[in-house]
Amino acid sequence: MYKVVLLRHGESQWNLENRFTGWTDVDLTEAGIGQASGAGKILKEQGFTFDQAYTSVLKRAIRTLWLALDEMDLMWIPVERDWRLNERHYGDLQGLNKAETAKKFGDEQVLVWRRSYDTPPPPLDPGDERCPGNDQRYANLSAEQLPLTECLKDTVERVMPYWHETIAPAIKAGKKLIIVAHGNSLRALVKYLDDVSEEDIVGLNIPTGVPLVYELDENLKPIRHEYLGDQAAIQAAMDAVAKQGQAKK
Ligand SMILES: O=C(O)[C@@H](CO)OP(=O)(O)O
Repeated sequence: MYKVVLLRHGESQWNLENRFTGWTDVDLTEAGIGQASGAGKILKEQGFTFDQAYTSVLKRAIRTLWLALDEMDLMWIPVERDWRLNERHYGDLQGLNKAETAKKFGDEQVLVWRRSYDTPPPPLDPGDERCPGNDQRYANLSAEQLPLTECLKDTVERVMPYWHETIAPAIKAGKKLIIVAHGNSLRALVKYLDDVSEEDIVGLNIPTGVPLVYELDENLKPIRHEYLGDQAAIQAAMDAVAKQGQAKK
């Protein structure tokens, strides 16, 4: 039996401001810093240790990993950062307030943009300075790999090769891993691991800064999973994520 820990970054500044974030490289809030350290603390208390970490190339995830590892006295372990673990690219919605967007376009439309499997948000204009092709960290990506927007299906299609080629072999080699990523890149992974349908993935929301432990069999099929911590608080945090895309009443 293998164990792997998934962790969504702590609260970011744009989580706090309820803005669509995607590939925008915003940092953690004070609360997010506390969540990241708290994640490390509970992992340590429960006897977890790691010998390899994976994260995205976005600082809210990288810093969350640092803080959790620091709490566990594991800052020395190898860390691999890869764009494939980035948040889903939110296209032209990036920067907009989610509740205001719902007021303008309706809760239904925003739910489709946030949670439908295969309808992407409106894309960035190719001349928009926020296009990832203008960012040095994506210099090695091909034109086809650089998104102007993504639906969850697109995110699944870039996360899964990383799982199959890099993460899964490391698990099978007996390495104890932590993966610190984002709400939707982790939804992509959970969809695959638990074989969640396109309909059911709409209702799946991942809270910030809470370790999600998967036990996997020898074929890396999940046996069980659990969030570490106060289950009522975790459920409330998941419900709050779901409501972020509703217009304020
Ligand atoms: O804005 C985003 O990039 C994500 C994660 O914060 O939001 P959502 O939960 O709306 O997909």
